[in-house]
Amino acid sequence: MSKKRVYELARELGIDNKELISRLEKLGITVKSHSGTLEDNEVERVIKEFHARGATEMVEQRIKTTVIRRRAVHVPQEEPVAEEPPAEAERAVREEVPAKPAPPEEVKPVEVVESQPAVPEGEPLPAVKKPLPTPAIPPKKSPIPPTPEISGEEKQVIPEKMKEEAPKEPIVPEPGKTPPVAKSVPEEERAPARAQGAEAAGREVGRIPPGRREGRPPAPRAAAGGEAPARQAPQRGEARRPETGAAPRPAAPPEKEAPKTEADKLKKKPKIPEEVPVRELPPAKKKPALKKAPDKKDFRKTIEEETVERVARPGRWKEEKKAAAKMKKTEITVPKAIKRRIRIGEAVTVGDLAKKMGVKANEVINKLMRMGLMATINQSIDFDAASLIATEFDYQVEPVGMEYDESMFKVESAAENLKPRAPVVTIMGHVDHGKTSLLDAIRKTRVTEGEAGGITQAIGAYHVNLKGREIVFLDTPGHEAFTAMRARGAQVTDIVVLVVAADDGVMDQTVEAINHSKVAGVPIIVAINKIDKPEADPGRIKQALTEYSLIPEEWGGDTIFCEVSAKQKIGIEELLELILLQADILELKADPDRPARGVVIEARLDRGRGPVATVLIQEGTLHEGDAFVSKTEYGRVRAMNDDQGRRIRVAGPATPVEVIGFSRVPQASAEFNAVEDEKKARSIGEYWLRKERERELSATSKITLEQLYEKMKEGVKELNVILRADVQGSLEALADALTKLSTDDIKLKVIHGSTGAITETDVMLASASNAIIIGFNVRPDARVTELAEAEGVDIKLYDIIYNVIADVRAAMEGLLEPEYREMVIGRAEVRDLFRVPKVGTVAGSFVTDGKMVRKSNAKLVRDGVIVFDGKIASLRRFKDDVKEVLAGFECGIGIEGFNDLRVGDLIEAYVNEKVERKL
Ligand SMILES: Nc1nc2c(ncn2[C@@H]2O[C@H](COP(=O)(O)OP(=O)(O)OP(=O)(O)O)[C@@H](O)[C@H]2O)c(=O)[nH]1
Repeated sequence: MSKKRVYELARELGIDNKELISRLEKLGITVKSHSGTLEDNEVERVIKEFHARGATEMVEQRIKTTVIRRRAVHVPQEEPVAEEPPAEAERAVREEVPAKPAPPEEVKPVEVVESQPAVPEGEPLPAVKKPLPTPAIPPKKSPIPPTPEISGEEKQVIPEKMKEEAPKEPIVPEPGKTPPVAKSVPEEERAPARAQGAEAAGREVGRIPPGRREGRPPAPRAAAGGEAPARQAPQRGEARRPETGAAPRPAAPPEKEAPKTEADKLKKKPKIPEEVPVRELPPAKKKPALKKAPDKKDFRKTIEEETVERVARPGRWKEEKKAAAKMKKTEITVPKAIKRRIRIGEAVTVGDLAKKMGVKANEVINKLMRMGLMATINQSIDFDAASLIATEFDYQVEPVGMEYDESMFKVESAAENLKPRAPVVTIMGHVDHGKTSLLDAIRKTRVTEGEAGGITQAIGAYHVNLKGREIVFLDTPGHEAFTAMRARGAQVTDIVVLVVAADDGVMDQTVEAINHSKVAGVPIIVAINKIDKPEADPGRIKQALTEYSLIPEEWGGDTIFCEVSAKQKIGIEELLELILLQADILELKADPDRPARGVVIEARLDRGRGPVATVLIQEGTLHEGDAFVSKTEYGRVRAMNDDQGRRIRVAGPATPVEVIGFSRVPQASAEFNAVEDEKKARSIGEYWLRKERERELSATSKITLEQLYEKMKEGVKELNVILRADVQGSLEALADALTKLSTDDIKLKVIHGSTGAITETDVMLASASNAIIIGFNVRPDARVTELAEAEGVDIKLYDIIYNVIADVRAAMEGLLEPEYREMVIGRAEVRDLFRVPKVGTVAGSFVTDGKMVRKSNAKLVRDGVIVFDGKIASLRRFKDDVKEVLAGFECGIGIEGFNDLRVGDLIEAYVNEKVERKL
């Protein structure tokens, strides 16, 4: 090739010589003037450089207020592509119907190199005409090599295809673009073009993604991310747009899929135009809309419609979006609105309630304060109050008792399963009328008759046998026991034998016993005792009892009367027969074939055998090995003894048995139930324990909140005591004795008492209620002692009741305010008066008895009336101040704040003496 002159090349390139020379200089080619010569390779370099630089000048044109068309223009090149108008037309179409065929055509114009180039005399560069080599893409697009050729004719074809596939591929427009671009942009030019393109795209992309994300967030990005690396970097800006459509199958290798279908081809094609340096990015808003449609075949139609709708009525779409956002929010808040449930018992502490709701205790306390209740974290609140508070925190409260139905043991047996059972009898009557004697007489009679050799056990109940029939006697005479049982809900007695001494008559306790029996609806058999006595007058007794509606049968009534002598064992058998008669009338029956149910008659802690209880089986049959529960206590029947001390393995209805195997000493009169296994027994026991604790807590809080304040106002002091004893008997005796110590000034309150070892719960209760714990024949373990020390709780242990009472009395006395008593220490007579300036009147006095002491209290008595009560301010003997003056001496006495002294007045000196009060 021949050398070329600078001016020749300048002419070829359509620039002036100076510019060419400066460009040459930049390339390191030095020419002296425009007539200088250039080597072939230099010419090539210049052309390349020139083309590269000039090719990507950006031309911006504002089409609308919101739309700027930005074109990368190849400056020197002038390609008279008349596609601009279609571009405008297409765009218009696209604005109306974005998703449909519009896109493909719209894109075409974009590729067109602007017809208003900056360089007027631009010549098409040879390079521009080269087919697009697309080094990076071809390998991938290998199946679609025709891309470059698509240009001319395909422009027509594509829309056709798009009609079929367009909805899937709104991107398609780009393929349309592609061909011209491909032609017009030589490979070498791409890099710079990309740079700018990417920049431009970047700017746009920066805006687009949000739109895109709104439209359909993660998938497209993932797809773009997935594919982009496989392509050339410059493609990214453009590539993303079309690829969003490919999102649904990002994992599939694009190269292989591309050729499969027409739609795929269309999808792939856009990737080639990505290389195009000439870009016209559609308005950001529309992009997401256009991209919406791609590829999700299943939802294509919906998306299309949405897109159309969105573009057509952007306002409404926004509203919908807002609404959708709102709905979303609502969804989030739904769980909050859902009432959460917590279960509490009869009472719960503020701390526990807060914990159950997962809020801070302070929040609960604040709520309570706002409701006008001052509470501490350990304060317990009852179920109703807790429900109220919980509602404030969007919680619903359910009673925890639901987990155990108390009526589960009270299932009625079928009538056909009921079998006759022995009657249970309680003997009641006035003091000394012979209850114990009668019980003994009955027992001894039977023992000698049929059960000789048996060792009679005092287990609180025993049975006798008469002509093959049995009668059970509760060995706890007196109506207190009967009443106590009833008070605790235990109704064990079928028949009451009312003992009235024939030589005495109807007394207070006789009447009480009648009333109790009547209230309980238990029939009475009157046993007129001591008929052996000469002064006995059964008729008088019968007469007296008619007043209480106890009328003998012979007098037309229905009360059975029996005359007996416990001492001489007269009429005992007759009495028993009458009892059986009464039992027949009552038709006492029970179902022996069900789990045992009964009542604890008595319980104690046996040193050798542990907790032992006498249980009266009322229904069902108890077997050795049965699991059972008795309120808070539970266990398994390790062994059973009858009232004769003999080991038995089964105990049917109306049988008193001694049961060994309790976890702790049960409460007398507590119900006793056999259950299927120990696990159930434990859970029921725990239920009752929790209930008891709650009851104690609520009792404590009640005292704190209401009663204590009242007490403080009244000035009455209280000593709270928690009692623990080895047996129920001691416990009751102690509680009784201690309660009797209460006076008007100081009250002793047994806030809790039970048998068995001192527990941690006792300590906590004592701590909460400022009580002392008294243990009788029981000891706390190390843990309890430690806790008591930590809580500052006083535990006192005794084994003699007298000592307990003495100590408690002392403790109560310690709580009493000491009394102050006036002790007169001397008297003096006023015999003369002196007026001393600045001091006042001084009484010349004679000490008649005791002594006068300076600073002591003094009363001035005139004619037997106290006229002043003050202090001795000055005391003098002659002119000297003295501390005291004894009887028989004269002295001068000045009274503080009082000058109206008269001759003949009496001055009485006294001191206030502290006197400890005794109960
Ligand atoms: N003569 C005579 N004395 C009797 C008879 N029954 C009881 N006594 C006497 O009456 C007194 C009181 O008898 P208790 O059996 O202790 O009477 P109680 O009702 O159990 O008395 P308390 O346990 O104090 O309520 C005793 O001295 C008995 O010896 C009887 O049938 N005839």
